[in-house]
Amino acid sequence: MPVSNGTNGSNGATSPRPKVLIPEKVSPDGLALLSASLEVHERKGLSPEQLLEIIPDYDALIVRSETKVNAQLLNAARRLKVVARAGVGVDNVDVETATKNGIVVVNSPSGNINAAAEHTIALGLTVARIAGGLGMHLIAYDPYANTSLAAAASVTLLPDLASLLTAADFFTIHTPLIASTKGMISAPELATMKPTARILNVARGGMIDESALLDALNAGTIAGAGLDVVATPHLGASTVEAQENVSIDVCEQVLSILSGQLPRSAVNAPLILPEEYRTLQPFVSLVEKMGSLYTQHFASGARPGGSGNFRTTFDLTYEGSLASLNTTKPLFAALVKGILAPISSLDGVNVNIVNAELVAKERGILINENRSREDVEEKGYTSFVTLRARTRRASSVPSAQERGTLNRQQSSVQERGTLVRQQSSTADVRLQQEDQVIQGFVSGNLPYISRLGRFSTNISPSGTLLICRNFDSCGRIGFVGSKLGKAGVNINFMTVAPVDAPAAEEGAEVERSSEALMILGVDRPVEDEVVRSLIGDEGVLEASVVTL
Ligand SMILES: NC(=O)c1ccc[n+]([C@@H]2O[C@H](COP(=O)([O-])OP(=O)(O)OC[C@H]3O[C@@H](n4cnc5c(N)ncnc54)[C@H](O)[C@@H]3O)[C@@H](O)[C@H]2O)c1
Ligand SMILES: O=C(O)[C@H](O)COP(=O)(O)O
Repeated sequence: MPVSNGTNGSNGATSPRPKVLIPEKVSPDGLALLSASLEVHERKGLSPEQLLEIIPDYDALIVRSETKVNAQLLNAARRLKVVARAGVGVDNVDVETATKNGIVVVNSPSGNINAAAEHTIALGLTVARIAGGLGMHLIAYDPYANTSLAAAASVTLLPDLASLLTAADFFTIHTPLIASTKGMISAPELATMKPTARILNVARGGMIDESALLDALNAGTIAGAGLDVVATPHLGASTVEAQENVSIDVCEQVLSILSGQLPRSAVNAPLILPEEYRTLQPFVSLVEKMGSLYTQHFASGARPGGSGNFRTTFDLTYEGSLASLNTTKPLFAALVKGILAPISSLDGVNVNIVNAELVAKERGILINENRSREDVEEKGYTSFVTLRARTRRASSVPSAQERGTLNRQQSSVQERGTLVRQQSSTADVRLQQEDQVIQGFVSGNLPYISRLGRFSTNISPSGTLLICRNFDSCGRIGFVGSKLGKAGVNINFMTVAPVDAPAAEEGAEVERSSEALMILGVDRPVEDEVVRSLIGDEGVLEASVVTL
């Protein structure tokens, strides 16, 4: 699931239904959609301190422009999956911190814009009449505007703000309040405007330096101004229709996110088409399990290819229909989550499409996504995913920060891992250099693993698995079975994975090609002591326990 971890809370809390907090006046039309599946708490008039105190309980927060959703609030919001802004501007939300914490920020980009536009005209009407009515010639400056859309709306785009300022008779601002627009109209800009010009702002305070504007008005260097918030209360969006629109828009998105679906207007997540998302969904689960299997099986400190060798460079290759999708961000996120979840608390942060790239970067993990054109039909499935963990290239020396992160990750693996090996040998050294490969596919919406290391298999990655590498000779299965039986571990299923034919061709020595993997589904985690007792001449070469 890309945007939510689907749980109702990390503190073992009681509510079976996710909780949503609405500390401002939001139209009941949208809120009515929530009450069937969520606990809806409307709490107007909270102080920032009160909000901070109660926010850890909530899964969703719906605000307008008054609530300051700052870093302190977001960092305290341990369960929060979504901040929904019932309106357009998100300048009251610290989107960067939300992104870091994997919290989706959604808004309603068009729910109230008609009302705001009408309000602009209402404010400007008097001055517009004085200037001779509304038959205006429209000119604009917008560095990101689509020129053909502008032409279709009969708007002439000018190359810079300076040209617009000198040419405009009525100047109206419709930008978001962001670093590049803050104070964009101050004394120097006002000084270039016509003395007959009027300035309108129904967007946000902050874009115009209001004291410079007052000076210009008093000095008569511009003729007039109409400002929402100053001339009128902040009511550009306050029509019944606009409030219904934005409320329904964001409440629908809150429901989507809390049920693991994608929002349609996320400010900090990629836009993914619903049909693409449907194709991706079963692979999200597969790739997360592949990542988790990688860490638990391969990246143990006690195993050849493991100790001091938690790999951080991965190739993720998509074959078949997956290869033609526009975005595979949910798969990237699932891999980061899968790799890290077994070895890190992630400080309670949910890894998802919002923050996966940041989390990977912070931990020095590099994932190359590749799309293969190879025809997979002959393999009997429409899509395959291959995860390949590579050794670091000699040239890519980890930074001090990365080394710190890796050391912590490795020691964490050593503490938790139950992977054990029999003895060190030259074959071990070779294993340390080899790519570690996991391949999987989806059938009937369920994930399967078809290759693990050099071995070919067909297992469902779920529950607890004991994975043993052994010489493919008599007595090994009986040996393991009897040790587990004595330890009271029940075996649900068992399968033997032979060396994968292409892997053998890749040059495995004769000795190693006579090995196999014995994979047992067991009913409980196997104690380290029991795992160690499986290793030996009569038993297996190495063993790992993974829980998926
Ligand atoms: N008063 C109200 O009740 C009310 C209602 C709705 C929207 N708003 C506010 O109005 C503003 C615009 O809303 P919108 O829906 O039109 O947003 P929008 O995102 O559709 O349009 C913003 C435009 O600003 C342009 N832009 C960004 N940086 C710029 C820059 N440095 N110089 C010039 N142009 C730049 C963008 O390219 C974009 O076209 C927002 O601040 C929003 O919060 C206020
Ligand atoms: O950005 C917006 O949508 C408007 O400024 C409306 O803000 P409000 O919902 O707080 O009135």
